[in-house]
Amino acid sequence: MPSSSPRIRTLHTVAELRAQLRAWRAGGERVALVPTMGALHAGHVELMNVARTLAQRIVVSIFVNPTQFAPTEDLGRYPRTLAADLEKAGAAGVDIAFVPDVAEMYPPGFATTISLAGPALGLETDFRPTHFAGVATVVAKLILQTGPDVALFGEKDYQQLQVIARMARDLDLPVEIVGVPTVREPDGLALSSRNVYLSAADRAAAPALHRALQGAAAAIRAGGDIAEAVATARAQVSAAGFALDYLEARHARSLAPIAAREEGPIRLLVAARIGATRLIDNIGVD
Ligand SMILES: Nc1ncnc2c1ncn2[C@@H]1O[C@H](COP(=O)(O)OP(=O)(O)OP(=O)(O)O)[C@@H](O)[C@H]1O
Ligand SMILES: CC(C)(CO)[C@@H](O)C(=O)[O-]
Ligand code: BAL
Repeated sequence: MPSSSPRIRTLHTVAELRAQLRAWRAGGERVALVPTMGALHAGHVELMNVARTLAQRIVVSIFVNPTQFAPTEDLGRYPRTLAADLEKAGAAGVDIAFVPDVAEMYPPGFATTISLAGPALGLETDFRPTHFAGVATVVAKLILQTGPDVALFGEKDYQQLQVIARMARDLDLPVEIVGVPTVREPDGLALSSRNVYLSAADRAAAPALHRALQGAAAAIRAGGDIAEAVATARAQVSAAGFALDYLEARHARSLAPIAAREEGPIRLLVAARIGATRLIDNIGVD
């Protein structure tokens, strides 16, 4: 296997990106955008594989977006592996890696932030109150900079996916938002760039998160009480050594809380901390 794809180009400025995109569009080619923060793993590669089925050209952005991190969070130690990322993206058939620096995305005087409600309410927002405003603003910028036909996001970050889909509809962004199912380790742990933070003991305990969700989903599917299933899963996550931020059942699309059993699919979502690592996961019930 070649050590890198001859095709991938790394661009650092919006002007270069737009020039390339104009050329592709003039040739009638469909373009897919895969936004990432780098430290690429098989979950990201799956987004690229799906992108290849939807478009002729793929742009992957690699940008550790400072505005979605709170001052107390891990911006400074977030894994940065650009050389390996370019190898993986090239091997996955990506045409362009867009790797802007912070000043390119947030020039002096930058003063605009997208304000969110709906699916952004609760869950992550209760623990990361400014997070989705940062995500939505940078994703809107990336979509406007690239002008893709389709943009792909992982279901691993399920609330993020719903927030972005809602934003694209609300702001009439001319792009199709596509969600890609979560890629997991054989023991069920969702792949995540932050898994590198896990100690060996924490890594051994981590699959309990997915197991607890699976158990709750099975109980609800079998007709069990949602609140009871959620309570059992919370206890299982805590017993595995996690400090729980939340574990909730929500309506899958709106992410509205579930007061009583209603029509439509349900999603179970969890965030919990083990050691120095905060993990999230989710599962569909129906
Ligand atoms: N296991 C996975 N399966 C499918 N998609 C994934 C997976 N992990 C990440 N993604 C998606 O890849 C895109 C980029 O995510 P990001 O670069 O933040 O990686 P990450 O692994 O989610 O990192 P983090 O540890 O910060 O959550 C997002 O749309 C995210 O949902
Ligand atoms: C969508 C995203 C690339 C925006 O910075 C980020 O939140 C992520 O990697 O999931
Ligand atoms: N994958 C989500 C990005 C974040 O947690 O900041």
